[in-house]
Amino acid sequence: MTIELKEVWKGFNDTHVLKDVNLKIREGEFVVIAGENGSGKSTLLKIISGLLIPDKGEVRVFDYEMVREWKKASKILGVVLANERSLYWKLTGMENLEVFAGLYGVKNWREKAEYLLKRLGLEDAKDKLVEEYSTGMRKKLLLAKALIHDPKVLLLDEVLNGLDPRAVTEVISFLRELNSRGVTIVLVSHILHGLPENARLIVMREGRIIADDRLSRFSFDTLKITATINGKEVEVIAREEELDEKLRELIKRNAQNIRVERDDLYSVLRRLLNEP
Ligand SMILES: Nc1ncnc2c1ncn2[C@@H]1O[C@H](COP(=O)(O)OP(=O)(O)OP(=O)(O)O)[C@@H](O)[C@H]1O
Repeated sequence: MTIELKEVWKGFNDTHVLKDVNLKIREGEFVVIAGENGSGKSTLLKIISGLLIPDKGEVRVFDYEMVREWKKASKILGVVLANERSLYWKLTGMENLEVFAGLYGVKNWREKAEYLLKRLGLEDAKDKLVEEYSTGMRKKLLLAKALIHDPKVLLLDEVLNGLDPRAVTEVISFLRELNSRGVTIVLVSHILHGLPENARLIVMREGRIIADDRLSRFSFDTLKITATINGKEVEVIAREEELDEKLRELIKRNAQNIRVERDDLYSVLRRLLNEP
């Protein structure tokens, strides 16, 4: 097993943030972790990467026990944390990669750095200082930094945030390519479009895993129609083929402000959990 968590608990100031989390991830999986703000996604990722120590339970990565054998495990892990600020702003993109390659003792670092910078569309910016980079460029450089030592497992927290739609597509396509070459990917993300259909989606809520299945098994093909009728907000859920009929009904009831949007994971789950 590539990653294994057994009965993991973690709390801050008497509040449980992870509650009895059990998780097994096999080599080569593409795993996406989603869930509402504060549900424990980043804490889970930090525990897997060995940056936080669980209060109870066990974490293993490639059979290394993460508390005792973190140093060995860190060589096979590539990590990007949410809001990570590990880049050197007074160095160029290329110089940053040289520093991190040095930490891992990467031999042919320049060749690797050139490839990663090119693959991530940073080729023209490689000799610019990082302080001159945009947020999206820094995100991409963090990803290049996480990949400089050819890790077997990539742990990524919100790397797609702050990227424009084209960059999101480019980064997802690179992640898919890495995954097809055998890299195990664990990605915390609110963006689910464009991820591989056979990716595994783990949904967290209040420190627990509440759903764990193929992304394609979660149905996002429903539409949400909102409208105002006699001053009251109404919400109607419809399948694509029912849309015309539902709209006709609403118009007959003198609905105003009619809006149609695609249902997202969070509203699907909220309905399943019978929340208002
Ligand atoms: N170092 C810390 N000290 C105290 N509380 C913390 C700490 N880190 C996280 N928390 C709390 O733990 C809970 C879970 O946080 P976490 O960052 O894991 O959630 P998340 O699902 O990643 O949220 P988001 O989607 O907002 O990034 C939150 O209530 C947060 O305030």
